[in-house]
Amino acid sequence: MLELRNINKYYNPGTINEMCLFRDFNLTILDQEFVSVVGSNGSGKTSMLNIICGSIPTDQGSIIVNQTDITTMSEFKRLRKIGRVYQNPAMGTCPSMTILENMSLADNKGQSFNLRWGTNKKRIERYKESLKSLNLGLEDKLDVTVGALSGGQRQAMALLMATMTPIEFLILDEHTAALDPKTAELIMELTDRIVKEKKLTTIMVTHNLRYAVEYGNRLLMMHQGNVVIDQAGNNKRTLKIEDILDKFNEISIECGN
Ligand SMILES: Nc1ncnc2c1ncn2[C@@H]1O[C@H](COP(=O)(O)OP(=O)(O)OP(=O)(O)O)[C@@H](O)[C@H]1O
Repeated sequence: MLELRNINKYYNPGTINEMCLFRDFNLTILDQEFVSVVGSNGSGKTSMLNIICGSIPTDQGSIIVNQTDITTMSEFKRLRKIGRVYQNPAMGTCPSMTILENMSLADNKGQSFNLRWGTNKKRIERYKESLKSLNLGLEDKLDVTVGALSGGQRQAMALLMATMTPIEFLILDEHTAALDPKTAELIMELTDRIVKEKKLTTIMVTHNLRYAVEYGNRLLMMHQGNVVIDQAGNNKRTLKIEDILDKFNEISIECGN
């Protein structure tokens, strides 16, 4: 379980540009929840992910994972137990290394460098097996550098690599936004399959309202650093895109847009 407790986050504190994004922000995410997060530009979605991953500090409050306070834990340490896939397919993989090297790197995530690194026949077979599950033919391209793959192939690999070792959370930061519609669909289906197979607790930020409604078992909508829609279970299952659009409209009228 992940708990964000009484989080305060200021940007540019003490300057003329000071901005309080989160004021007493609270959120609890249960194990195996697949949470879609939507919201207008600047509503705080990426900042929330960054706070969870330790990429940015908070000014107040605590981050608790399974009763352990990780508020002061470094990003590097947190990422041992968090798989993160970014919007840019270039970010989740190492483009100058081969598919095999990338798989080996992901397989050894969080471990200190030692002689157990490297690959052997058994490992290669295992990597091939998981690459095969992507249905992209990557299992026959182990020696190809990842930089030579298409954006969709790289994002599929990023997803596979992020979930290769046991993780507490999968964080998806608009991970289909840079892909063409058909590839995005493929990556979403793959995401859903991996999340279900591995029973992952997942937080997915997306601007695609259809994906947010269709996938996952909880939906959050954020606005100005607050959660303005939070629906799970049956309420989430019956939620429609129009419901979210209505809320978007309501908010923009309130904001005078
Ligand atoms: N490093 C930063 N320094 C100053 N302000 C920032 C910084 N990062 C984010 N902000 C501000 O915080 C607010 C929330 O930004 P954030 O990127 O978290 O929103 P978002 O919901 O992810 O937006 P988008 O949908 O456009 O990606 C915005 O007003 C943004 O300008």
